[in-house]
Amino acid sequence: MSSQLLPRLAQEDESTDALSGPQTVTRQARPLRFITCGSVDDGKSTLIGRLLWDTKAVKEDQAATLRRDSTGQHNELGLPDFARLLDGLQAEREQGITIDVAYRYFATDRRSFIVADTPGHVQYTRNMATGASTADLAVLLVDARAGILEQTRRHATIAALMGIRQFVLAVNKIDLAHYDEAGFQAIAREFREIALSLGVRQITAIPVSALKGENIVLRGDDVMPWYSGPTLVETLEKATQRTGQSTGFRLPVQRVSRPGEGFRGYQGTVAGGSIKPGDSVVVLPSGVEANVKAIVTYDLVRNAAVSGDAITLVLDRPVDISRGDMIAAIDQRPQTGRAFTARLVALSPDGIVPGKRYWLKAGSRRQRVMVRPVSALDLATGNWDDAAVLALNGIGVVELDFEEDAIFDAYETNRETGAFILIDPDTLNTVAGGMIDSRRSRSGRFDALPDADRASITLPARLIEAFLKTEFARAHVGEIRVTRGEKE
Ligand SMILES: Nc1nc2c(ncn2[C@@H]2O[C@H](COP(=O)(O)OP(=O)(O)OP(=O)(O)O)[C@@H](O)[C@H]2O)c(=O)[nH]1
Repeated sequence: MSSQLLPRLAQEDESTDALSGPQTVTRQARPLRFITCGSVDDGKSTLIGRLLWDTKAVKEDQAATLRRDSTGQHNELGLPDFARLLDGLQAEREQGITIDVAYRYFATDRRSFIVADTPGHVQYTRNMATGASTADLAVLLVDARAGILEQTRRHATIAALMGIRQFVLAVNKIDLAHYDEAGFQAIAREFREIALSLGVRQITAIPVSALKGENIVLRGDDVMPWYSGPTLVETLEKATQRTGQSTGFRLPVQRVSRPGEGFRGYQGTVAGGSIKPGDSVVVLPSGVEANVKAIVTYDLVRNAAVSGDAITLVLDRPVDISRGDMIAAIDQRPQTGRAFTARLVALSPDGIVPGKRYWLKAGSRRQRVMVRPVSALDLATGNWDDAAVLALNGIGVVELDFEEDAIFDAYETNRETGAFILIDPDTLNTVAGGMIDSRRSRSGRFDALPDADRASITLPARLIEAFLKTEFARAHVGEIRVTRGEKE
């Protein structure tokens, strides 16, 4: 096959250019976050170790130990066993020091990185879910000799579920596959199809030897003259960062404060965008418009507030607002309506019964809703099959019908105002968690999403965590370990 084909495999259409196309790269303030996924022995630890080693993120004492310990000892090539760089974590664990997930930091001249490291056999942990929910990119490893495995498909599916939209396929141990170009191409092609079916369009496939350090940080031109695409590090340097919220200002009202005559403030935590005195806002669902007079936190009067701030908002005119209402940017409003489509993970043994009424809780709002499953994801095949019920742990697309107006953003644009839970009104148990896709017209049938979009579902970390703890996930996804989440 011609060497020209390779870069095209990695970037067959325009949409992949963000990963591998020529760009001016400047060092960015926020590190790029990524996770690595692979089957046992595919070489994750070696790959991360290699990244740290070749970007000189390894401390001198660690490096000396590695050189001393491992000459010819740990592998047949006489190279250091880079996976040992991660052993510190293991040792700390064995000593009982609580380290839940290791976030490894390293940097190049152009960018800094954080890789969520879950060493050993533990792949589908709550840690991974937590790591993946904030990751910008997933590096999926396969063994060049084995190619794509069922496991690879599952890894890719979970990563896509967690909202990751950029995949790097590291076809590792290419040295053991005689640097075979045709084999690499076939694996890359197969992977590309899987990724596309999950709605992931930014895909770069790279033939690498983690052990020998080929196409990780340094190029492997001597042994793979046929590969002219980017190295792993170049790809990471050019990857885009994902943003959690792209909506305007959102304040779900948790409490109306009336400490004395004449003062009325609306309290809550900003769930999107920013606000300053003088800004125009709309109160939903009433649609009344007003301007911000003041922003107060504790005793302080502030001149601005951003997402995550707990504030009391004072408006310039009296407005009838109660708990559960939303104050939003006047020019970037959330969607208001009685019918929405959403994706659900069913967490109750009863599953989700069509036509049953549930309580839907989103932020401080609680509303009655009727739920009708439309389709369900088969995790083994990645197919979305028509479904009238959603069994326990099922992931599905559903229609929601409310008795009164509901206010949401699409989860893809705002993870706070687009997420909800369902509560069984009889037992008061949480029976599902979900993400809003879009509003739909009530009379109309479900507007089928294009296949790729339908597959590219994104779940909040806590739902995936709940899902991963179930027997179903144990059987289908792999070993589960529950630990605390990430701390920064
Ligand atoms: N020849 C060769 N061997 C490699 C390469 N990458 C990793 N290995 C070897 O493959 C074995 C497994 O590598 P690890 O890095 O421990 O694999 P892992 O995926 O982290 O494995 P687990 O931690 O068990 O999940 C080790 O003996 C490595 O030296 C490579 O590119 N080429």
